[in-house]
Amino acid sequence: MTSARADRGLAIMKWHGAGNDFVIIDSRGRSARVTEALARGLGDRHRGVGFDQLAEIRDSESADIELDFWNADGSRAGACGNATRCVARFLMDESGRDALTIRTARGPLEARRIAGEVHVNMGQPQTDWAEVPLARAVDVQHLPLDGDPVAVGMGNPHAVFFVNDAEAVDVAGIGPRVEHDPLFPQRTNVEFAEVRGRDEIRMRVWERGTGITLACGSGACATAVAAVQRGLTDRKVRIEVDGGWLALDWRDDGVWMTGPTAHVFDAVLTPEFLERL
Ligand SMILES: N[C@@H](CCC[C@H](N)C(=O)O)C(=O)O
Repeated sequence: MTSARADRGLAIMKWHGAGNDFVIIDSRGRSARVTEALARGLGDRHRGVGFDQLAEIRDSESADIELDFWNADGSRAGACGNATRCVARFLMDESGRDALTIRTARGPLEARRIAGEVHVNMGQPQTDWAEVPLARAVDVQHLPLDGDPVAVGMGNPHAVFFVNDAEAVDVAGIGPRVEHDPLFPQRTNVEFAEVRGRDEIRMRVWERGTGITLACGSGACATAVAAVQRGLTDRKVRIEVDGGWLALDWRDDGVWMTGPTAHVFDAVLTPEFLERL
């Protein structure tokens, strides 16, 4: 692209965390640029770039940055653990700092780099039915649905099913049915968790607004919380997802999560692409 055309384009970065992939747009120093149409267009893996989530970095008055998230269908998400970790690493590499505060829709989240690994405190789980949110007052530990799932909010809603064999679950069949169940007024993310030991879980996920993904950070947090609440694991667990591993530690100050981060490429969207949206 000539520099004149690049000026009219839009710079993006592609990252992933354990195969959960993101487009990141850095809007610091300018007004917000992501719209629902841009999220849907970019999220199209055939005519756009493709991502599980789109994250926009924005200036913040009360934290180092603000971060907003969109799903591939253009809907907004209140939390995205893996993208938060990727953005934290990007900002840490850029600034040389090892500690940051990132404001998201659910409030400020702390990120720390320890021995090269980026850890994010995803906050305390929301365990009240109205906060998840659910449509009516039910026992969040035992939702009135087939499979007896647990509801957990992590700034976004999750329904965690404990199963004997995660590989055998029809994630593409059950996931969208639960996502759209009337019990969840804002739809839900859906996790299938096989407990393999006091410190190990195998998890597969159906993400609200996106579908099957290779990993989900907030889903791993919700799964760890649900497993502790059911007495199935200790508070520190490793969770094997389709794209690798995430490590969770539910401490007094919140659920800390770490895992891999990878910067894939930087690019500039063409004016033609942007005009077609
Ligand atoms: N991949 C994410 C979760 C993204 C948001 C989710 N699909 C929603 O709509 O809540 C993660 O790593 O947490």
